[in-house]
Amino acid sequence: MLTLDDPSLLRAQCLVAGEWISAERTIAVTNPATDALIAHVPRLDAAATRRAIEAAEAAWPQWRRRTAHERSAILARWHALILQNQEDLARIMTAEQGKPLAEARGEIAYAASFIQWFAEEAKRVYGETIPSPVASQRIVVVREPVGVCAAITPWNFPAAMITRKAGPALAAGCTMVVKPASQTPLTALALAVLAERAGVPAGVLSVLTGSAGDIGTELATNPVVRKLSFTGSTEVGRLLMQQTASTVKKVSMELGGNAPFIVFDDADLDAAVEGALVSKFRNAGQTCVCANRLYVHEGVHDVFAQKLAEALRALKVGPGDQEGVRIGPLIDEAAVRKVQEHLADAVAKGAQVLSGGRRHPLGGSFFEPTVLTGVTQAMTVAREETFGPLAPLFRFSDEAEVVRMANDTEFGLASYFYARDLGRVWRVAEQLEYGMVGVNTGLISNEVAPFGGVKQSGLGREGSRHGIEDYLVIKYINMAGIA
Ligand SMILES: NC(=O)C1=CN([C@@H]2O[C@H](COP(=O)(O)OP(=O)(O)OC[C@H]3O[C@@H](n4cnc5c(N)ncnc54)[C@H](OP(=O)(O)O)[C@@H]3O)[C@@H](O)[C@H]2O)C=CC1
Ligand SMILES: O=C(O)[C@H](O)CS(=O)(=O)O
Repeated sequence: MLTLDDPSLLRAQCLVAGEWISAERTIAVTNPATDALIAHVPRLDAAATRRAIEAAEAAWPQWRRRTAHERSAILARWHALILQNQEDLARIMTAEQGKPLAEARGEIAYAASFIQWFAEEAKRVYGETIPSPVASQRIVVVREPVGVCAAITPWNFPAAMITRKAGPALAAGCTMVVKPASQTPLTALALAVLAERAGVPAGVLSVLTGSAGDIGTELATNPVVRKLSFTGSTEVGRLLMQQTASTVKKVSMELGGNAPFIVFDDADLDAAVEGALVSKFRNAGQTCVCANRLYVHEGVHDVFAQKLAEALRALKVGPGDQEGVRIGPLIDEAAVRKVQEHLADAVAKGAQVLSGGRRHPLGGSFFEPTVLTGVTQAMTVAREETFGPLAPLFRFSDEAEVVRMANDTEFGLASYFYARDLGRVWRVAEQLEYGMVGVNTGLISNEVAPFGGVKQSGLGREGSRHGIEDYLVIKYINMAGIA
C-alpha cells in the first residue's frame, strides 16, 4: 500500500490545458516488485493531445512576455516544492518503477537540480551586437523561445527525464506538452501537481498519459509544435525523427547506449570495482549510460573479476521499499527475457558465469546481479544494450586494441575507463568516440555538464549551459537608416 504524507500527490488524472481530466479508457499502473495495482491513469488520444497543444499555443505569448526573472522565480518555487515533497515523490517512483528508495530519493534531488539550474540559466539568455559593415546600419542578435515544445520520456528515470526537458523549456519562455512512459506516469503527474502549485500558468505545461502511437504521432506531426525532445530507445527515436521531419521541427534525441568500461593494468582496482558497481548496477542496470561491456587488462583481470563478484554478493536484491535493498526488480518480464537472451547467447559461445546468472528466488522480474567472464566481441552482449544487471567481462592486452573494440559500435553515449598514467588518460579520452567519458569514475550525470551522445545515441545536449540552446532560436535584427 502506497502511503504518502500528501495523498493529493498521487494524481490519477492528466493535466490538459490547465484542467485535470479523467477518461473512460484507462491504463493500469502496477508495482513491478509485486504486480499490485497502484492506479489507473487516463488513456488519452490524439484529440486530447490537440487540446493540450492548442492550450500551449494560447498560453505561449503571455508566458514568453514574462521577464526571465518572473519565470525564474516560478521555477525556483517548483524546485523548492519538489524538494519539500521529496519523500512522497520517491515513494511514488519506487512503487511504479521499482528502484530502491535511496536511489529514488537521489533521482528526485537530481531532477530538482535541473529546475534550479535552469531557473538561473533563464536569466542568462544573452544576445549580441555585431559591428556593422555599413555605417548607417546596426546589427543586433537576440535569442528567443522556439515556441510550443513536446517531450516524450522513458520509464527508467520518471522524474529527471521530465525536468531535464521542462526546466530549460519553461526557462527559455516555451510551453510544453509531456507524454511520460505508460509504466511510470505517476511521478510525472505528481511533478505537474507541484508545477501548478508553484504558479506555472494554465496551458504552459500539460502532462498526458495514453497511447504512445496516438499521442506521439500528434506531437511529432502537429505543425504548432516547433520542438520535440525524446529520451528512449534508438528505434523509437528514429521513428520520431522521421515523423518530425514533415514539419521541420527542432529535435533533441537521448537514445540508446552501449558503454565500454575499460580497466587498464595501472588502474586503482578497488576504485574500478566501486565504479563498475555504480555504472553497471545503478537502477538494476536500467540506464542508458550503464557500462554494457567491461574490458579488463589481462594483467589484472582475475583479481578484478573476483573483487567484483565478491562485491555483488553483498548487494541485497528485493523490493525497492525494503531497507538496505540495492537491486530492485526489472521493469517487466520483457526486460528479464532480454537479460536471459544475452546471457544464454554468451554462454553458448563460450562465456562462463562467475556470479549470479539466474532469476532471483524472489521470482517475478527480480534477477541476480551477474558477472560473466570469457566474453568476446562475437557475442550479442557486445553489440546490443542489455539494460539489466549483467556485467560481461572481456580480456584485452593492448591499449590500441581495446580502444578499437570500445569504439566498435553504432552507439556513442557514455564511456568509462580507469587508468593513472597521464599520457594514457589523455590518449584514451581523446580517442573514445562517445559524447561523455568518465575517467576513474562510474557516475558522470549531473545538471551542470552537457549530457548526450554521438553517432546513433542521439542529438543535442541536456543540462549545462548548453541545455537551453535547444529551446531557443536566433533572430538577427538589422536597423538601417541611422545617420
Ligand atoms: N539516452 C538516454 O538518455 C536514454 C535512453 N533510453 C533507451 O530507451 C530504451 C529503454 O527505455 P524505454 O522507455 O523502453 O524506451 P521506449 O523508446 O520504448 O519508450 C520511451 C518513450 O517513448 C514512447 N514511445 C514508444 N513508442 C512510441 C511511438 N511509436 N511514438 C511515440 N512515442 C513512443 C514510450 O511510450 P509508452 O511508455 O507509452 O510505450 C515512452 O514514453 C533503452 O534502449 C535505453 O537505452 C532510455 C532512457 C534514457
Ligand atoms: O535515462 C537515463 O538512463 C538517464 O539519462 C541516466 S542518468 O542521467 O541518470 O545518468
